[in-house]
Amino acid sequence: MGRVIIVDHPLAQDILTTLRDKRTGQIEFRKGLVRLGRLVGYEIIKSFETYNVEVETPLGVKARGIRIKDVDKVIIVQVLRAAMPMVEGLLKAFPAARIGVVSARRVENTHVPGSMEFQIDVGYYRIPEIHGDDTLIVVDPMLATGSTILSTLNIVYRHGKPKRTITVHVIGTRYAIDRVLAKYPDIDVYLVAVDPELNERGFIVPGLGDAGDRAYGEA
Ligand SMILES: O=P(O)(O)OC[C@H]1O[C@H](OP(=O)(O)OP(=O)(O)O)[C@H](O)[C@@H]1O
Ligand SMILES: O=c1cc[nH]c(=O)[nH]1
Ligand SMILES: [Mg+2]
Repeated sequence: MGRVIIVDHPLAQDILTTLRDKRTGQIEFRKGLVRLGRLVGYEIIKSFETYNVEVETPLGVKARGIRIKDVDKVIIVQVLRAAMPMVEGLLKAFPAARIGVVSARRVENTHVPGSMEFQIDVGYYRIPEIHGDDTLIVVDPMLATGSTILSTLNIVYRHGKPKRTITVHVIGTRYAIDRVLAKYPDIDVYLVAVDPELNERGFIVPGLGDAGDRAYGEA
């Protein structure tokens, strides 16, 4: 059964506050996403199995330690644009991850005001082959209606079924989380916050605005 994990580390919540603040400019905003990616990555690692090892220190003495199991069998898929800085941070926790990209865009001009769904325009994608012992991490900072992540997962799973799937978001809505888990009940959803509402235009409220525009400039 999938789980919903809120990363409530005070540092993550402090960074989120900076991201929400409308006065935060592009450079600081992107830096915040990188830092959150790193923190969420460390949180994800807590759920990996470990095994015991012994090493010899320079003093010629044995010391007991641990290693993280299958940390090198990780595929990270980033949804362009807004996921890029978070993935840079996640790579601190998973430096050996294979990386995939999906270029997905909500088609705003066909959106019916108040509708809880968007048409998603998926352009370029490139996904590594997924094996049965891989952990798949799909990153999209904003989980608003869930339309983008569902379109992304639909494409990603054509490249194989992983042992486990994790999605990573800064902010999600309960509506989108339920929508994702209704379709894929085994997914683990990591978020820094769950916000109460979506507005008429499908923006998360209070949210942080348009994550892609704030990180890279209006497009
Ligand atoms: O859950 P949903 O309702 O599908 O919304 C979430 C998506 O919306 C934004 O993408 P956008 O289309 O603005 O692209 P961008 O990242 O390039 O700005 C955001 O980066 C997510 O990918
Ligand atoms: O609030 C939202 C919703 C979708 N995409 C964003 O970047 N922000
Ligand atoms: Mg955007």
